[in-house]
Amino acid sequence: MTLLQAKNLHKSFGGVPAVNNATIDVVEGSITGLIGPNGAGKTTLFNLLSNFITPDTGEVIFNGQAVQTMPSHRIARQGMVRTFQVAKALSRLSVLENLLLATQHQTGENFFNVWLQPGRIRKEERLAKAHAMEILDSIGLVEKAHDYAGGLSGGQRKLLEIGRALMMQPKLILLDEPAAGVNPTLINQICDYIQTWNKEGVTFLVIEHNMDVIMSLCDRVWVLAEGANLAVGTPEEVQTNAQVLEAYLGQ
Ligand SMILES: Nc1ncnc2c1ncn2[C@@H]1O[C@H](COP(=O)(O)OP(=O)(O)OP(=O)(O)O)[C@@H](O)[C@H]1O
Repeated sequence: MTLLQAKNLHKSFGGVPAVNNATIDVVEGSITGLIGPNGAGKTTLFNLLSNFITPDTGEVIFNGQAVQTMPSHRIARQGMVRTFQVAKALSRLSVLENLLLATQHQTGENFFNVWLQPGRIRKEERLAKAHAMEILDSIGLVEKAHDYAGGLSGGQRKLLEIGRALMMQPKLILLDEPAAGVNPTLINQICDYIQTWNKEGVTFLVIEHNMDVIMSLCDRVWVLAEGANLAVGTPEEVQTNAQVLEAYLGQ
């Protein structure tokens, strides 16, 4: 089944197209790759898929619903979550607090409920904390739960980003460069974790420049160049595609 489908997406900045009539789909249960040379439009496409920016034309359907009709927080609740770099402000919070911040629809978010339903709030907080500790355990960060997020290595920060996405119990994670700035040993570990979560039912769409990561993880890969579709296929197919090679060499 197709979990995410984008058709004929177009987005220009100052008259210059960043995404040019692009089409992409992600099959439920897959690990799908999105690659392309620098400036190909991958990040802009992620922003369009998650409705962070509005396309000039085209549409995005996630799990049978048009995302353009939903604000970003509702898209996350529906199960499409994207990772974000650990921002400076969050570096001064603990690793556990970073995860807890990602939880949603907490009764305690409503001012009056703090007085009206204190028992329920405490229970929700306990459950969220237990869930966060489970996730930290699954990404090898449980010993760091009470350390500042700012003290984590590049690779551990990447894992924390994924951990925050997992807190929302997503169907689909849009993962932005999981291997960027990460040492090779931890890259392999991150790939193993992604495969484990995928087996547990999470679908992934991954932007990545590291072709070894794409080759080892992905079932299918979409290639963008200058905002437009260039190729789609298995990692082996796209790696030997003449047009793809030319687009990369021509950079
Ligand atoms: N907000 C913006 N305003 C103006 N131009 C933009 C904006 N966002 C992206 N662009 C332009 O759109 C094009 C595509 O950029 P985008 O960041 O989506 O590419 P990318 O494939 O993610 O690149 P990289 O691999 O280098 O991260 C680039 O030419 C970029 O300069």
